[in-house]
Amino acid sequence: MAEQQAGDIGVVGLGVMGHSLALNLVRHGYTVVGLDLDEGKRAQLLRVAEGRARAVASVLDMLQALQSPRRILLMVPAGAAVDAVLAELRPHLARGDVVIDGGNTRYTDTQRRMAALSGTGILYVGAGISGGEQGALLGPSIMPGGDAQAWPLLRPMLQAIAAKTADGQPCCEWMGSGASGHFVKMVHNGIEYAEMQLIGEVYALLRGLAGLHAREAGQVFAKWNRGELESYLTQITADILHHEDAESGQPLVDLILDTAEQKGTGKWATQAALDLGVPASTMGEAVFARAVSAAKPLREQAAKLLPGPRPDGGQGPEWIPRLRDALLAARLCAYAQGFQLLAAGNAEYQWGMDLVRIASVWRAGCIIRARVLDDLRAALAASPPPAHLLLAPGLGDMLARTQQPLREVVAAAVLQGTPVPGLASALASYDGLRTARLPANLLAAQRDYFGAHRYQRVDRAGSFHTDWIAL
Ligand SMILES: NC(=O)C1=CN([C@@H]2O[C@H](COP(=O)(O)OP(=O)(O)OC[C@H]3O[C@@H](n4cnc5c(N)ncnc54)[C@H](OP(=O)(O)O)[C@@H]3O)[C@@H](O)[C@H]2O)C=CC1
Ligand SMILES: O=C(CO)[C@H](O)[C@H](O)COP(=O)(O)O
Repeated sequence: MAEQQAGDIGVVGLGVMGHSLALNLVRHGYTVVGLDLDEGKRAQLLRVAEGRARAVASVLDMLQALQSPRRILLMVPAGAAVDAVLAELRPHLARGDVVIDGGNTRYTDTQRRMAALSGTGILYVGAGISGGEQGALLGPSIMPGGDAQAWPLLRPMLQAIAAKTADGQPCCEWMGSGASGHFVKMVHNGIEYAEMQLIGEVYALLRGLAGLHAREAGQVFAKWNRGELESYLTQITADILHHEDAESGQPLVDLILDTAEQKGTGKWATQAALDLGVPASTMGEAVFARAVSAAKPLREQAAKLLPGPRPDGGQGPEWIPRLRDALLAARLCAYAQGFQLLAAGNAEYQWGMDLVRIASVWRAGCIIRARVLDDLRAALAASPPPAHLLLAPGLGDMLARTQQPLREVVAAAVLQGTPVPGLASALASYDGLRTARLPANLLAAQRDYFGAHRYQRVDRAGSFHTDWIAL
């Protein structure tokens, strides 16, 4: 970058995501001023950006190097680090400057920070960014929301670096006001958790029910990825299952400890679903399944003590088509739960979100990109939109075809003792939706029995209480 040329954007935090986004911006002709306290990370940016970026070690140096109004992208860990950087920036910012938090921030933190900046004229944007290191470098999905005045200042830049769909649309659109951008990314990650859990369970059944070797299971996922199940997560699963450990020649997946960590976004999505009364059970089960996975010593102890059947892989490859259909049915249920959560968040906070736009920006660049998103997007765009995604004609047809295999797969897994909380919860959410009369009548009676909470009747209007004990 020429010595005197003012920077177009500052990037705070040159870690995995900040470094890659900075290079993506440089590749699209923007001048970047990167800030990191680590000299090595600054040097790495300068080396790779080949003179088209500047690297600084202080907020003041960054702000002085930027053109006005200043655009500053925070790519630091969510939580205290964002507050720390904002506290440093705040005294030096002017009206019209734009701060974008591009991390996986909890949306309630974004609401708090926006409230603190309200009236200052500083424009605050919470932008979900998905795609991991490669996506950030080559084209992520970007979900910005917040102060709408910031959008014209960000739009050309963010849409330039975003992924493009097959029809050339950038996977970056304005999500709405307030913390909508971070809410959308949180739900994205909730779906990501659900989808990873579903794939994990189907993988376990390909091995423990159909009796396949890891590499054979990888071939099955690769084949599925050429059809309706095409998705980024299906594709990387195939790649992972083909990978052999260089030393032992064994499938690397067999040598990886079976504990999955989590940073919080799936939990927050589930908490939001609980708060908003949305039955996002498959997301929730995915979070709980990671907690079960983390209790490895306890599971090893219990494996020796608790009776039950054990999978032996003896039922053969004829299960493969049913497993494919089961994964498709459960995937549709999980995405439908996610969109129901988005609709509930939007209704609660009045962010002005557009579900079709959200489905559009998830079509490329992000971790949950999948062929079914085209169907979901078409369903959401219908006029009038369906009361629930699973009621949309196109999706209903897919479910009509795949719900029975999902049922058979869940039954087989239960009978052979393979835990399938994701698949089973997806099926339960489907059956719950299509059950016109649930046993909640009995629950209502129980509540009235022990707490005089009253109930409604099917045969007349009003609220009723029965003196159950006297009866
Ligand atoms: N990794 C991924 O695949 C994805 C990550 N995200 C989100 O993006 C954000 C960044 O993630 P990622 O790049 O992976 O994280 P990294 O840990 O790789 O990078 C974070 C950077 O922030 C810097 N930093 C930390 N605290 C401060 C501070 N107080 N002031 C200034 N700089 C600070 C760190 O500096 P140093 O360590 O040198 O002190 C580091 O360079 C997170 O919110 C994450 O959840 C979103 C999508 C995908
Ligand atoms: O946002 C992401 C992908 O979309 C990040 O990779 C995130 O870290 C994933 O969540 P977790 O670490 O909890 O699995």
